[in-house]
Amino acid sequence: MDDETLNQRRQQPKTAANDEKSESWAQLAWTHLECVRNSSSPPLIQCITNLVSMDLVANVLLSAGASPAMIHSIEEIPEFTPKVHALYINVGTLTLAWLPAMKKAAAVANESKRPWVLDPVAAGASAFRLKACLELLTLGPTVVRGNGSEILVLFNGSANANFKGADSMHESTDAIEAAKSLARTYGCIVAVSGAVDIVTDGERVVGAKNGVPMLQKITATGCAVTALIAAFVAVTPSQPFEATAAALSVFGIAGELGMCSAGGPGSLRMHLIDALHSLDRTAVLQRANIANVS
Ligand SMILES: Nc1ncnc2c1ncn2[C@@H]1O[C@H](COP(=O)(O)OP(=O)(O)OP(=O)(O)O)[C@@H](O)[C@H]1O
Ligand SMILES: Cc1ncsc1CCO
Ligand SMILES: [Mg+2]
Repeated sequence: MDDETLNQRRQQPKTAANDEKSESWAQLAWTHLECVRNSSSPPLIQCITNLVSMDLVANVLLSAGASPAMIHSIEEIPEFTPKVHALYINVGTLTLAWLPAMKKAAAVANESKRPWVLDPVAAGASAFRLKACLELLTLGPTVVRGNGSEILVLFNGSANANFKGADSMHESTDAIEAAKSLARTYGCIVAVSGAVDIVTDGERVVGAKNGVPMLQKITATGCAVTALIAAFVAVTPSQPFEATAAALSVFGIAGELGMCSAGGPGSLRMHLIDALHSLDRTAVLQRANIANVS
């Protein structure tokens, strides 16, 4: 997708590709994937992501039809970030050296009117990490996606002595009110992953019930689905709520299909990528399970 197309999408929220109000959620999920795949040039996603996740994030973006660029040097950001279709920031292996580049990239994305997505990995692991996540939140991400524990810590605003690390100690549904409050406070979409993936803009709440529990046994699947959200938001930047729910559902469907051939987490990782690459309309329309949460 070239810049002209991107700007037209921003100015005209109701395009043929995303006239989603009249479409079912399942159709919407498919439309987003199709839009990523069929863009005139693949949506370019700058990823400042953790060292564990880089390979899976890049491969998930490629298999969905997007183009990943793991460019995180602060020297390159003023020149490179304005050219991307979306920015992805993930604090999983945060150090003091990386934080200025993350903030700079967020600021340049804002100036360039590019959507950006934040993954607050293990936000409650330390006071340093939580402060960094809250500072990034104040810069105005388009979407924040975390697991239940991460979203609860951002809402409570204090590091938690019991916080274990990157894995969640909570159900996503424990964090619905926290997610709504964060969405209203920071004016962003908040997604909470889990058995049900929750998405809210502070008013509306939907749940996507796709995926398989074994996705939790592959490191960085959460990081990868946040990257997919960035790719979906890149193609429909005026509709981040819909794009986020669609990405979570599509990733979950790829997990379900991958699980049919997998013998464990190692082969699920491979089959997940294959399934995302070959996902077709019939599978998405049959399997997408997105509904309002009251
Ligand atoms: N119980 C479950 N059943 C089905 N799918 C699940 C379940 N738990 C998580 N998932 C899916 O696994 C993926 C990763 O979600 P998870 O909540 O584990 O992220 P995370 O904790 O941030 O992971 P990481 O930090 O390792 O990247 C999402 O697509 C989510 O929908
Ligand atoms: C295990 C782990 N530790 C820091 S980042 C990461 C990848 C999953 O978030
Ligand atoms: Mg995570």
